[in-house]
Amino acid sequence: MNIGIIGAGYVGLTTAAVLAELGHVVYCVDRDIGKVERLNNGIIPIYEPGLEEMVDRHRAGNRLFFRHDVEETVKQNEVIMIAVGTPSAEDGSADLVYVRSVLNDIAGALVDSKVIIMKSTVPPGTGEWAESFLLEKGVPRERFEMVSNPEFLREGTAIYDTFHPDRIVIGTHNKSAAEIVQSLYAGIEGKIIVTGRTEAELIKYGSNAFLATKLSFINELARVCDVYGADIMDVAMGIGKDNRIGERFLQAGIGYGGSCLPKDVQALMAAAASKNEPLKLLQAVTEVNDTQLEAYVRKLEKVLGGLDETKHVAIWGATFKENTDDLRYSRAVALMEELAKKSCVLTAYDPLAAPPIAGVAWKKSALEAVEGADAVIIATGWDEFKSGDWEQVASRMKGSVVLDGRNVLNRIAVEQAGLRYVGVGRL
Ligand SMILES: NC(=O)C1=CN([C@@H]2O[C@H](COP(=O)(O)OP(=O)(O)OC[C@H]3O[C@@H](n4cnc5c(N)ncnc54)[C@H](O)[C@@H]3O)[C@@H](O)[C@H]2O)C=CC1
Ligand SMILES: O=C(O)[C@H]1O[C@H](OP(=O)(O)OP(=O)(O)OC[C@H]2O[C@@H](n3ccc(=O)[nH]c3=O)[C@H](O)[C@@H]2O)[C@H](O)[C@@H](O)[C@@H]1O
Repeated sequence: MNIGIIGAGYVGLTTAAVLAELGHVVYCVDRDIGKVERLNNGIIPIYEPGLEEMVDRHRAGNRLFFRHDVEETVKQNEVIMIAVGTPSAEDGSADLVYVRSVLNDIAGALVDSKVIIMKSTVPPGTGEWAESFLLEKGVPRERFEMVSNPEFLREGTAIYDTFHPDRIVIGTHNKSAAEIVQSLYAGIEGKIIVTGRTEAELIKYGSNAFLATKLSFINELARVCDVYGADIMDVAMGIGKDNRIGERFLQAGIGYGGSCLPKDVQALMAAAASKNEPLKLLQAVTEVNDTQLEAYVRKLEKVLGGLDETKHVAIWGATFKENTDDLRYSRAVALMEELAKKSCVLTAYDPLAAPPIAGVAWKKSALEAVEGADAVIIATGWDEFKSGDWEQVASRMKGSVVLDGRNVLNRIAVEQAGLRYVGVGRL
C-alpha cells in the first residue's frame, strides 16, 4: 500500500521505517525543510537504536521517501497518517495547533477517498472534532474516514516496540476502514483491538496515565522505605510477583520524565476538568512526581552535611531515560538546575547530550566528570554507568557518595570500591 505519514519525529519516522520494512511504500512529510533535507542526505535527526540502518536500507530500495509537501502527499497516497506533536498548552491541555494545521492542508487536497489515521496522541473527542472540521471545510463526507490508531512505542526501543506491540488499537466503527488500517500491520504479531474512536483515544491516555500512576506509587513507597530503612527493590519485587500487579514499571527513581507521560497526564486531567470531572488521583500522581526530585536532593544534602558552593557534585546522565537523546522534561536536567540553585560545583556527563545549563561544566567522560567530586548522582540509567569501574571512580573522587537516582547500580560493586552507596528507597 502507499502511505503518507505527516510528521517525521520519533513516532512518524519510526512508523515510516517499520511500514517500509513490512513492504509498503511510504512518503514521510515534515514541514521542517532542514529536517527533510538531512533525512534525504541520510542524516537521522534523532537517536533511536536501529533506525538509521533501516531508513538507509529503505531509502536505497525506493520504499521510503522524505519530502515537505503535505498536499502532494495527500493526493498521492490512499492512507494518510498524522504523527505531528501534540504538546502541552499553558493550562496543561493538549495543544492541537499542529493537528489543526495538518487537517487544514489535508482538507485542501482531498480529491478522492482516503483513510486518515490519527497516530498523534489526542484528547477524547478529537476524532469527532477533526471530522467536523473537514466537513466544515466543505470536504464531502464520502471522501474520508477518520480513524484513531494510537501509538504505544517507547523511545530507546521504538523499533522493537513497533514490531512487537502488546496491542494494535484501531478506533473506528467503519468496517472497511478498520480492515485497511489492520492490513498496514500485516506481518506484525499483536492483538488487534477494534473499538470506537473516542475509546481508542482514551485507551492511549488511560495507558500513559496508568503507567505514571504506577511510577508515582512506587516512588512514594520508596520514600516510606527510606524512613523505615527498607529496600524498595525487594519490596517492588515482592509486590510485582502478584500477576494482577506485574513486575514491570516498578523501578523507583528520581521521577518520570519524557515528552509523553507528564504531558499526557496533564492533558487527560484538562480534558476531564473541561467536562467538570476533576481527576484527584492524577493530581496526586503529578504532585508525587514533582516532589520526588526534591526528596532525593534532601537525602543527598543530609548525607553530605549540606549542599552549597563548597560541595562538588557530579551528575551522570542528562536525557530523560537511557538509549535516547531526548531531553524533553528530563528529570536529570531538572536535578542539575536544582543543584545549581544551591550553588554547588557541578560537572556532568551523558553519552549523547550536553544541554547548556547555567553552572554545569560538561565533561567528555564519566570518569572525567567525577574528578574531585564529593558525590556522583546517576540520573539516567545508561548501561555505561551500570558497568562503571568503581575502583577508578573512587580514586578520582574527593568524597565517596554515590547516589543511584535510578536504582540501577550493582550496590556490592560500588561498596567494594570503598564508596558509600545511597539509592532511592534504599539506605
Ligand atoms: N515520542 C514518543 O515516544 C511517542 C509519542 N507519541 C505521540 O506522537 C505524537 C508525535 O510525537 P513525536 O514523534 O515525539 O513528536 P516530534 O516532535 O518528535 O515530531 C513531530 C514532527 O511533526 C512535524 N510537524 C509539525 N507540524 C507539522 C505540519 N503541519 N506538517 C508537517 N509536519 C509537521 C514537526 O516538524 C516534527 O518533526 C505526539 O502526539 C506524541 O504524544 C505517542 C507515542 C510515543
Ligand atoms: O506516549 C508515549 O510517548 C510513550 O510514553 C512512554 O514511553 P517513554 O516516554 O518513551 O518512556 P518510558 O520507558 O515509559 O519512561 C518514562 C519515564 O519513566 C521513567 N521510569 C520508567 C520505568 C520505571 O520502572 N521507572 C521509571 O522511573 C523513565 O526513566 C522515564 O523518565 C510509554 O511507556 C509508552 O508506552 C508511550 O507510547
